[in-house]
Amino acid sequence: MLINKQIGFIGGGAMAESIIRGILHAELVMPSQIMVNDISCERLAYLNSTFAIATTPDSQEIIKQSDIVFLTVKPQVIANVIDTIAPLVPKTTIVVSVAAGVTIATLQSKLAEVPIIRVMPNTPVAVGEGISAMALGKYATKAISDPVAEVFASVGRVVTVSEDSMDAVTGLSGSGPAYAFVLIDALADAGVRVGLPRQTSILLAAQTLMGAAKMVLETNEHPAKLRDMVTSPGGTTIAGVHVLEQKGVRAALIDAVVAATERSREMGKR
Ligand SMILES: NC(=O)C1=CN([C@@H]2O[C@H](COP(=O)(O)OP(=O)(O)OC[C@H]3O[C@@H](n4cnc5c(N)ncnc54)[C@H](O)[C@@H]3O)[C@@H](O)[C@H]2O)C=CC1
Ligand SMILES: O=C(O)[C@@H]1CCC=N1
Repeated sequence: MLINKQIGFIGGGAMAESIIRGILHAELVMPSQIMVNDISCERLAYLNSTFAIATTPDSQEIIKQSDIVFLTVKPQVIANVIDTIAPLVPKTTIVVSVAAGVTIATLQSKLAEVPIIRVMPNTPVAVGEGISAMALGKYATKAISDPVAEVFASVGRVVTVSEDSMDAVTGLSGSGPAYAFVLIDALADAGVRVGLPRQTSILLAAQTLMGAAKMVLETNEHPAKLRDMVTSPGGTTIAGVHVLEQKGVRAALIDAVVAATERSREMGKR
C-alpha cells in the first residue's frame, strides 16, 4: 500500500519517530521516501541507523526534497523554523503541523497560499493504534489532503474536526496516552501490592485496558453499559468501583483533560 510521495520531517523527536515507525511498519512508504531534519546530530544518527532513512541538518533540504513536510518541532520553536523555510516553500508542497496550540492562521500568515493541515496525532501511531484529528487550512482541498489522511489512517484512526476543537482534542487524545500509561502503571503497582509479580501485573493491567477499549470500539455500546456487565450485585467489582468514586478518579480525569486543554489554548496565544 505505497503512496507515491516524498515525506520530510522538521524535528526528529518522539512524535516524528512514532509516525515514521508506524508508516514504515504499515508499508505505506519505503525508507527511501523519508527524510528527517533535526538540530541534534545524535537524533539524526539514531533515526538513520534505526530506520535506514535519509537525514539532514539543513531544514531547507527537507523543503527541496519533500512533497509533504511535517512540522514536528515543539510549538516554542515553530516560528523560527517557519521563518527559515517560508521563502522556499512552493505552493505545491503540503505542510502538516502537529504542534499543540499553533493555529493554521499563524502558519498561513507566513506561508501564503500553501496548503496547510493541522493534525493532532498521538504516540500510539507507532504501533498502528493512533487517533489523529485533522483540520484543513483554506488551501488544503480534500484532494490535496487525501495523502495526508492516508498517512494517518495507515497508523490508526483519523477524524476530521473543525480547528476550534483542536485544543480539546489535544487535552483528550493528544495527551491521553500519558493518562493511560499512568493508569496502567498504577494498576500494576496495585497488582504487586496484592501479591502478583511485576511483569504479570503490567501484562494484566495493559491487556485489561486494551480489551476494554476494544469492547467500546467494537460493540458501540455506552461504556457505562459495558461496566454494568462486569458489575455483579454485591460482588467484587462494585466494591472496587465504589472506591474509585469515593476517591474522585472520574473527576480527576475530567480535571486532567480540562487542564491539558487550557494549556493547549494558552500555548496558542503566544
Ligand atoms: N509527543 C506527543 O505525544 C505529541 C506531540 N505533538 C507535537 O509534536 C511536536 C513535537 O513533540 P515531541 O516529538 O514530543 O518533541 P521532542 O522534543 O521529542 O522532539 C522535538 C525535536 O525537534 C528538534 N528540534 C528543536 N529545534 C529544532 C529546529 N530548529 N529544527 C529542527 N529540529 C529541531 C529537537 O532536537 C527534537 O529532536 C510538538 O509540537 C508537540 O506539540 C503532538 C501530538 C502528540
Ligand atoms: O505534551 C505536549 O505538549 C504534547 C502535545 C500532545 C501530547 N504531547
